[in-house]
Amino acid sequence: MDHPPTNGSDSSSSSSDLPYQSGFHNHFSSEALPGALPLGQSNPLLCPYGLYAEQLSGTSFTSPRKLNLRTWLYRVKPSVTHEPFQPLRPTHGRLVSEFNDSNSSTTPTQLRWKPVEIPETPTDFVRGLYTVCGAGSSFLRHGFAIHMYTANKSMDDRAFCNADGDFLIVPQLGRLWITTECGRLIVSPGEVAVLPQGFRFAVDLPDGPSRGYVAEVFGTHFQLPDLGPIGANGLAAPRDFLVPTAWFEKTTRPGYIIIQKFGGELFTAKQDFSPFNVVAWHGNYAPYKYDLTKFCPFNTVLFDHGDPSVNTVLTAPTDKPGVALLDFAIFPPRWLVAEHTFRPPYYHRNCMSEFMGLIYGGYEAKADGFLPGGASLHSCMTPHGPDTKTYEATISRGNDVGPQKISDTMAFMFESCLVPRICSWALESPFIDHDYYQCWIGLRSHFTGTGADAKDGDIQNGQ
Ligand SMILES: O=C(O)Cc1cc(O)ccc1O
Ligand SMILES: [Fe+2]
Repeated sequence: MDHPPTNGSDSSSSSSDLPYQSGFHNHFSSEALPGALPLGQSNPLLCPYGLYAEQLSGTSFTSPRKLNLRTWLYRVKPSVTHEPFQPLRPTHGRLVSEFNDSNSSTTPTQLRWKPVEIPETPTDFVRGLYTVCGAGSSFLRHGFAIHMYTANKSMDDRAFCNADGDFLIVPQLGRLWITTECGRLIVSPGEVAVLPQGFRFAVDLPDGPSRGYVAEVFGTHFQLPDLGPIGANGLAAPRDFLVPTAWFEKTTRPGYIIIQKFGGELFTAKQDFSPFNVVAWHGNYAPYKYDLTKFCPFNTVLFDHGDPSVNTVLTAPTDKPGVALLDFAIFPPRWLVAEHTFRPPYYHRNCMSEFMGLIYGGYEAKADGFLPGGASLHSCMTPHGPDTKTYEATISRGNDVGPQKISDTMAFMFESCLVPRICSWALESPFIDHDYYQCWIGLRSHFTGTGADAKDGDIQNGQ
């Protein structure tokens, strides 16, 4: 898309007319038929309307209360009613959930990809999903994977279930109509959706061609970041997270397929009904979406460039305070006002690894080559920063620039403390930009000193 989505003023109706509930990890409850939610208990002998009660646990039973996530689903038939799981045929082969030297390799090189083209052959969300990089293991419940997808077809009579981790989906092209066991979400480019581990969901494409990014985290869940000295308000507000309301469909569906991602492999199981047969539910474990234009950015108002952590929308923590398994940070439209300051992102090397994508517009550190739908990876301690054109343009403007607004842009970063390995198909992709390094090669020395080195190198060469 070439323009940002409108920032709907009413969080319950932005970009669609579906009804949502609002809040982050609230204890929600919703019923599609009056009286379908059992009262006073979760697991009655007989549920209203003859429904089955089924609990979906997102954390161990004994996780501390403030982290404990679970939901009770009241459904026409329980999820267990299916034929045995079989490996998916033909195999998928491009999803990884345990990164090792048989499926991925490592490089400190700066990597960048052009936007991948939408396939011409019929490809749904699951077939079009492929892992770019990641680290750790879904089996050991510690790690992450970054995937991208291109798709052109809805998932007919098939639902996906990820046993490995949570998906944070960032659509870049085309809306996603996501049907989940808790109800439906319409997710436009500029919005993101989280499909927590274990939820069954199906992705339909109302606009056809579709492309986007997915961050998957193993062994933890996304949270809102602490706000520290920012105070009680700012960044992503809990009330702007939208959770579906209960919705169920005609339940008899012979030949329905559940595709289960389990240890990075896909398995299928047949059943004779739709998994979207939940008439009521209550709990704090649910899929949700968030409109990135609602993010309230904070920034420096006098001098210097703040660290990008101030733009964190969601964080998947490790056990170490302040060290993220995966942070999701954005670079939204905002005013730059810092005085006598190099305003674009600084040159740096980071002990964390940074994967970036662009949803629309341009990115402040790259004048060329980083395109909507493209991606870049700067791994642990790999130097990076603005390209030569951005540096020269910024310096040539001098110190007297007034406030500048960065508009019509939405870039994002997945940042992890784990060092990613890169899948072979991503390294061998025709969309990889072999000339990426060239964007910095032209950075000249502006050194004006007359120290020991002044005679050789740059100055002697007249640079
Ligand atoms: O590398 C990047 O472009 C992301 C980034 C942005 C920023 O404003 C400061 C640090 C940083 O890593
Ligand atoms: Fe960076």
